[in-house]
Amino acid sequence: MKALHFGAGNIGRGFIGKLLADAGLQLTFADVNQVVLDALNARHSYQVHVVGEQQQIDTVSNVNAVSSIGDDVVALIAQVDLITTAVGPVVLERIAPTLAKGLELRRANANDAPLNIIACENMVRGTSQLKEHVKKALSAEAWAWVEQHVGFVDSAVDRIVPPSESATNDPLEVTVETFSEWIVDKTQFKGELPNIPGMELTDNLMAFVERKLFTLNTGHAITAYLGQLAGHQTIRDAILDEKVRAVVKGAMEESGAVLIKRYGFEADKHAAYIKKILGRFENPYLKDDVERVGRQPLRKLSAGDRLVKPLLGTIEYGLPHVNLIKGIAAAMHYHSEQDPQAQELKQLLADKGPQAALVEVSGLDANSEAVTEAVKAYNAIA
Ligand SMILES: NC(=O)C1=CN([C@@H]2O[C@H](COP(=O)(O)OP(=O)(O)OC[C@H]3O[C@@H](n4cnc5c(N)ncnc54)[C@H](O)[C@@H]3O)[C@@H](O)[C@H]2O)C=CC1
Ligand SMILES: O=P(O)(O)OC[C@H]1O[C@](O)(CO)[C@@H](O)[C@@H]1O
Repeated sequence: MKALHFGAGNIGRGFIGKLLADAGLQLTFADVNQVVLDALNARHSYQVHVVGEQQQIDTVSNVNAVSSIGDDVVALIAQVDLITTAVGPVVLERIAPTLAKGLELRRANANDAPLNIIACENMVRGTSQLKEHVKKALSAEAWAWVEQHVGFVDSAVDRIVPPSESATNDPLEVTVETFSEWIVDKTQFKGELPNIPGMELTDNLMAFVERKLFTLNTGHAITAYLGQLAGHQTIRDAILDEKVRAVVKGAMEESGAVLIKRYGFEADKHAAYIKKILGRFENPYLKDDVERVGRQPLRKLSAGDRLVKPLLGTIEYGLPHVNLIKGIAAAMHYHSEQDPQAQELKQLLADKGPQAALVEVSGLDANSEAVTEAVKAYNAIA
């Protein structure tokens, strides 16, 4: 079985690509980073440091790489059985025209073998969003063929993989936590369901997507934003700060109450899930900067993401949300010289003030209590 993975970054090399290669798939990475492409094609292997309660160094072998721009990647799309991505939410739209070209070629070559495409991004149904971008790039005829032969499979992906700090400056080395979870929607596949150890199949994906988004991502983001305000550099230092931890745990409990109500999760099992995540944030072997985890605050403050989406759930069910509000207020204070979204947020706040800025970014109702509460919390921090 042949696979093509877009994005040979942290999650690409440290999680999804590793699982595919370990399962014996003939794997090619597609990327725009020439240093990474050259290193992969020179060595065809790289090391993954797995750090946590147990530590090991795994070698991923027999991998190739191709530029994601040009004819070679198009030719591969026409041949492979599985395409995965871990490029970041905003890049999905950019790779869609290439995918469309490859699918056109596949059709022209009369390759009717099933192909499945899985976006592995921190997004709610990211593959479905990619599907819409691909559809826009194709004629109606081509799209009808694609709908028959290509499965667009949504997934939830969970493994903390910060940028590696290789002592040898190896551009391929990657450090990952022990925990990993990749859950895919089995109802969306074309052809036989794949058997890839580490890939779990479900027919109830949204429960898993929201469980991960509302817990790991919500908690992580609030740890980052409150951590930065308290002067901490890393997620570990931030979560070991009792004041930060209390709000983070409280926010995960608030979003957890939404999940319990919406999906019927068992309260004690969900409490154990929260506890495990707090332990993952404390991992002493990962140096994960609050700036990385808080990156792109406009995306993280948007209506469908980890802060506002669970807040909307608490409003829907009439549940408490004081800690989620504190997290949103802290996110509005996020700063980073490197991050264009942080600069944009700062400008928006300066131009429009916190109430209008929050409404614009989050889509929340300007007259809602939640906005009033968040602005009050924002001003209290200021
Ligand atoms: N790092 C983590 O712990 C986790 C990340 N994620 C998600 O995985 C996705 C990737 O994140 P990371 O691996 O951390 O980012 P990363 O920045 O390490 O990797 C992204 C890779 O995509 C490549 N890329 C950019 N434009 C491209 C294009 N047009 N074609 C092909 N490749 C392109 C970059 O060169 C880079 O190698 C994001 O959606 C993130 O939210 C999800 C779970 C965990
Ligand atoms: O990758 P994003 O969406 O910017 O957010 C950072 C998040 O991604 C992860 O790295 C993986 O889920 C988390 O550690 C963190 O919550």
